[in-house]
Amino acid sequence: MDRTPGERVVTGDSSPVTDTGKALVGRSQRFELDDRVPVSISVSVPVTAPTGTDSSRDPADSCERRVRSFPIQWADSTGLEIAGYGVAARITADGPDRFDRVRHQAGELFDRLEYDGPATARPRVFGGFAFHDDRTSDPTWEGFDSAAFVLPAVQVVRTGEDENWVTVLASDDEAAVDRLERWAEWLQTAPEDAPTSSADHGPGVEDTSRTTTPAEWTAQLEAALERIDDGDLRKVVLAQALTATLEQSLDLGQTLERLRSAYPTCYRFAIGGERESGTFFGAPPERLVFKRGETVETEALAGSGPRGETPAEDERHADRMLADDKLRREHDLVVEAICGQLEPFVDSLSIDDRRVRRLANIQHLRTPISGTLTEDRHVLELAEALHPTPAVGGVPPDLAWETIRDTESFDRGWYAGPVGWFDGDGDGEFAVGLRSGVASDDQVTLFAGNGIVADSDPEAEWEEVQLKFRPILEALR
Ligand SMILES: C=C(O[C@@H]1C=C(C(=O)O)C=C[C@H]1O)C(=O)O
Repeated sequence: MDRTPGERVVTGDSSPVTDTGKALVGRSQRFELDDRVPVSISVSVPVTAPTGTDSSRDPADSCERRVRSFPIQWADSTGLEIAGYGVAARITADGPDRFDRVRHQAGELFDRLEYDGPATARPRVFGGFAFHDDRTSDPTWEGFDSAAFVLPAVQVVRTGEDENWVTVLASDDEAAVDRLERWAEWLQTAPEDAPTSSADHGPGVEDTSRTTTPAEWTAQLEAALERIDDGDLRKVVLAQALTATLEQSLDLGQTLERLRSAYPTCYRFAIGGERESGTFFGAPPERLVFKRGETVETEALAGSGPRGETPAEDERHADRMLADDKLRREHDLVVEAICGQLEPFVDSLSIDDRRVRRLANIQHLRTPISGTLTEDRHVLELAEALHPTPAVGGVPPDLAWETIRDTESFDRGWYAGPVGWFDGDGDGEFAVGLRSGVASDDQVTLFAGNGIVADSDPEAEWEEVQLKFRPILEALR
């Protein structure tokens, strides 16, 4: 693997490998950006960008390079948007202790990083975990380890208060200052070429193919229902995959903008696999965990129903969902499990009222859950304890896991795994990688699933799964 001088590639069990042995130095600067230009577009247009975007080049090199790879993207419902360019370091891990290994390696990395700037713009690593803990051989997920995080060489942040910051990393102070100047200048001028809103159509879908036919789905559900009737399995989430072949090549910046306009209260993310592999992206509604200082926040999001044609019909569906026995059982299993998973970490837990979360395509039952940590914890410890919640796995977890493995005919890869970021203090946020797809040149493979409990009806479950494909499918059409 060729490496940028100063880049640390940290993989598996190895200690950080450095070319120069130097520390990484981070510098940041505020800049003005026309607020009509979304960050996801302003930094994703294939215009000439300053160096440091290409990990095979010396970031201190002053010649300009085209932006080849799509940057890392993260956005949450507070208006925080982050784009990351280039790789200052990459951390990967496989196997059952992957959370620990990532935490340990990131700790070493952050220890060597000197950052002098505001907390808003602090360096973060971005990435996620596959649903299962072993490495997949499925070609759809080529380039995706079962855990992978990137420390971007350049991080552009737009805060919820519309402040813009750029943070660069380099192997010494002089290089950092020089790079920062070039990036700040470029960011203030380049977005003028950028489109200011999402396109009114996506790349177009030529064809779709499914992993699971309706008949296979019914057979899978019946087998799962038998396991529920016969034994200790109480809930399992079963999923399907659908591959869309595109008419034109995908513009991920525009696709994320389309997802923003349709799902403004959801997360948005995009993260590439290693080298020339695909990009995993999506607009998940579900928070796995947010941790800042001693505060931890999560939620149970489980139990779904359709949107109505009118506000009154919407309300009727919502009322029915709140009163429905099967949905309540399914939802309560998730609340109970999350509380059990968090209890060892917190002094007190607060469970808010159950409510309905209304999205453009679907409604979900939602219960916010928060707590105060008994001692300092890393967000990865909490993510590990919570993943997978029974909103995407099942109850009890080991039987659900086994049922998913035995039943699904495709590899989930990073679908339904934790995706997000963390910083040097172990604060961070992870969404559940839902309403998502993995994009390669001319195709996107989408994933969606639903919780199955006793009384689940295969046909109704099929319909709900189709609703969950819609966010990405519609963004592509
Ligand atoms: C599994 C998915 O969604 C999850 C399952 C839900 C359900 O069973 O009702 C609802 C929200 C999500 O927690 C998905 O979007 O693929």
